[in-house]
Amino acid sequence: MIAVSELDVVRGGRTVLRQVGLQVPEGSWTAVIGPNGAGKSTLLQALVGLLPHTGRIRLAGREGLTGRERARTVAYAPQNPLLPEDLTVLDYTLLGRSPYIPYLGRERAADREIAERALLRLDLADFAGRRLGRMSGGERQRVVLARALAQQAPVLLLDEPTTALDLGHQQQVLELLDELRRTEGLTVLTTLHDLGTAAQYADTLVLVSGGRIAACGTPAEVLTADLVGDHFGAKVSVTHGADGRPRLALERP
Ligand SMILES: Nc1ncnc2c1ncn2[C@@H]1O[C@H](COP(=O)(O)OP(=O)(O)OP(=O)(O)O)[C@@H](O)[C@H]1O
Repeated sequence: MIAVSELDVVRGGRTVLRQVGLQVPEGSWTAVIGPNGAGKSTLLQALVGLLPHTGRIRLAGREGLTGRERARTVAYAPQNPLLPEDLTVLDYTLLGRSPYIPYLGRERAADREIAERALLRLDLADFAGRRLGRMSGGERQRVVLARALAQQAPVLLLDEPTTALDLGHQQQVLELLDELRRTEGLTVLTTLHDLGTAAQYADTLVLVSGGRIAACGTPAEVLTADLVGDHFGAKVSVTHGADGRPRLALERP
């Protein structure tokens, strides 16, 4: 569903991604992990066409999509979006329907239903009329996810989708993404700082370090004490649950 080869991205005169290659199968969940400044957000921004790059990016088997085609293929939720304070939650969520609304046209009843359903799924139905400037950080993060879901694209690119969420809402969002992947075949690509969460939910982990892909494989293959030590400078112990997925615990150095 996503195929990247020989991707280079230069930011501020510096090559921050170098020769990145990546294959993300349809219906899978891939988590991009790595230390601060490694290039994770840059990778997502390049995939969604927000950054100039060299190399090849194919989405749903196609290269060089127009803006509208890309918006129907990939929904992207950035890590720190700038939100218009005066817009209501419902109107912001409806922006996810823009790729389907004709030029100079208005949204249809079906678009409103899709937006309202996305709000319901993210526990935001009671906030529909509230202005974004009057929402908490976690509520705003859920509204951004609601807009991405309302876009009904087959690929979701989510940059740290749960950082501002309390534990219950983190679990709700992660389970929702997993359900969408399993039942509707959505392809999910997220960056995740929480390695424990990445280990629990993703099929594949891509470890980005210093602008390169340092490791790629199942959570058990990538989350070894050695790799975590080498790339994050953290001392961890790793055990494995009955499902074979790794469980990490920080150890005092
Ligand atoms: N607008 C920018 N202009 C120049 N350099 C940038 C810009 N944004 C990011 N960078 C640099 O690009 C590199 C990769 O940044 P990026 O945001 O992709 O890292 P990240 O892995 O997502 O980090 P974090 O875990 O801290 O979110 C960093 O060295 C960063 O300083």
